[in-house]
Amino acid sequence: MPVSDYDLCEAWKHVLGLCRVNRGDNVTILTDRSTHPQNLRAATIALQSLGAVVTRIDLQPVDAEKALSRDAFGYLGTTPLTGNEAALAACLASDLVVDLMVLLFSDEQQKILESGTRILLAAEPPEILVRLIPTEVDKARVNAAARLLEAASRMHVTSDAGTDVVFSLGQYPAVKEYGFAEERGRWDHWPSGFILTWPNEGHSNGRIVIDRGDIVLPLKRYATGPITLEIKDGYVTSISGGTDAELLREFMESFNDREGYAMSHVGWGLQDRAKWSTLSFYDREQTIGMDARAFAGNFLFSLGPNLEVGGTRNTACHVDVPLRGCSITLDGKAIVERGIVLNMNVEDQ
Ligand SMILES: O=c1ccc(O)c[nH]1
Repeated sequence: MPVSDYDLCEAWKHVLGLCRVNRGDNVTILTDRSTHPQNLRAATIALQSLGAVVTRIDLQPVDAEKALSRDAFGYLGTTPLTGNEAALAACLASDLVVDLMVLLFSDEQQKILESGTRILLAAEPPEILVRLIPTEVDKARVNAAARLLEAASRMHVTSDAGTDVVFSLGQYPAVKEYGFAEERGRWDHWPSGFILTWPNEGHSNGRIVIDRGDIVLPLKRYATGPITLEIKDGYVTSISGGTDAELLREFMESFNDREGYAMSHVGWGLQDRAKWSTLSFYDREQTIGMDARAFAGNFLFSLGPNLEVGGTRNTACHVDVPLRGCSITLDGKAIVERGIVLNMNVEDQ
């Protein structure tokens, strides 16, 4: 259902408060043609009501001649900030950047974060933002999961559909997505509510079966039949199945880049308010699919870049696939059982 301007402003004030926006803070809002106008209006009003000094920079789209879709995650790497020294300077001079256009997986995003500027990404439509508004409870759950993940050296994922894959861990930190950026140099995505990390480079081996009903992003399709990925030494070596597999293969082949077949992040969903079915209620271009990435109990794996954790793999090809019904263990300890998140000791901070 649509959201009133008042309710959306209140939601933005809540989240920007969690981002610790203070009176006098410099905040730059980045927009492009995909930006939802009501989000821009609400974010601007909310920021000014908190006393922030607001700058809005509207950026021109790029890569139209290369991308197969208009989805923000359909072609990564270069962004409208690439080579835009004026806009980058404004971001570097800001305490917070509100990204309404998706900088994710870009060198520019890393430069901005390394300067100490915080980034809050928010590219979903207003009603999804309001339904999945982040809370301190979300943060506590994600932090508890991060403690488990960062202490682990081995993730084993299995499913009745045939997934049986092992990831060695430890080379990279956990990335916590709970929906607000409150610490210096931190990035987060509203909406979210999931935990992820990258496997040690070259140490992912086994098979992943994308089962009927699992979602393939950015294709935004519910698979109608199994897609089997063989993974060896950190790379997908084969993709087999029916039409869905052919579509995924063609999408990935279009980048002509072996690095697009590398394992990217792995983790699991923790957001009870996010739903696997949400994508079925939207036209594909109305959403970037964050319910799919965040629904509690998913096993979310992805292929392609590793810039977010200091890697150098900046391939433009990025695939996110949240699977249902998987079981995840960390060093033999059950964390998710057939798509159900087992209790975590959230209390101890
Ligand atoms: O929030 C996000 C969105 C996409 C992605 O691949 C990771 N995290």
